[in-house]
Amino acid sequence: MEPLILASSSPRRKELLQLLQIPFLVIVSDVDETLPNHISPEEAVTNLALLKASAVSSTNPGSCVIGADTVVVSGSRILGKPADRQEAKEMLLSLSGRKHQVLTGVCIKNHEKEKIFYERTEVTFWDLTEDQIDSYLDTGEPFDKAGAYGIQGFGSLLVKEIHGDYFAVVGLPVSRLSRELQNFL
Ligand SMILES: Cc1cn([C@H]2C[C@H](O)[C@@H](COP(=O)(O)OP(=O)(O)OP(=O)(O)O)O2)c(=O)[nH]c1=O
Repeated sequence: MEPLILASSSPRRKELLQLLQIPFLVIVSDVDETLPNHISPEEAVTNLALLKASAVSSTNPGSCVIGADTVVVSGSRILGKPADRQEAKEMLLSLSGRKHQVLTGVCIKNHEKEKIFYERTEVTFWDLTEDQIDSYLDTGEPFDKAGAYGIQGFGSLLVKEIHGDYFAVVGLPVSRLSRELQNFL
């Protein structure tokens, strides 16, 4: 079997991929994640997953590379990682008391083919007071996460309901990925 590489700097993705019980290396790509205007969220996560996998695949042509990208979609807005506390607060205020979607795109790629897919999970937040949002921001958790929250951490307390794959919200739909990998290899 080709060596497996996870093209991600995310400790969550590394931990989740370990659930598959296949050996792999982590090699981080340096990809510009700026999204073009008017791109759909589905295109955004699949394009970025492909970009991340391709960057690592080009220097490791004998390997099978996995790239992934997660965004939060609230109404017509695509929320990535907040730039600062102010933006994180705005994101959380906009998610309060509402349903949003989390999209995670995944790309599996080797030198001759690629498989790209995405998972969509619907998440509903409780109504949040400004005080609740401020104390959540104080945990420091929001800043490296799409939509400014982590469902796996203190952010779990913000979530009223979830429909779909929990692990896709955390950053990697492991169960689907395991099946796609079996078909790919
Ligand atoms: C919504 C949500 C996102 N996230 C994380 C998953 C992703 O790591 C991050 C979204 O940013 P991404 O750009 O998808 O990933 P990343 O920059 O962390 O890692 P890399 O590009 O190197 O693979 O948000 C959570 O951990 N929990 C959550 O509940």
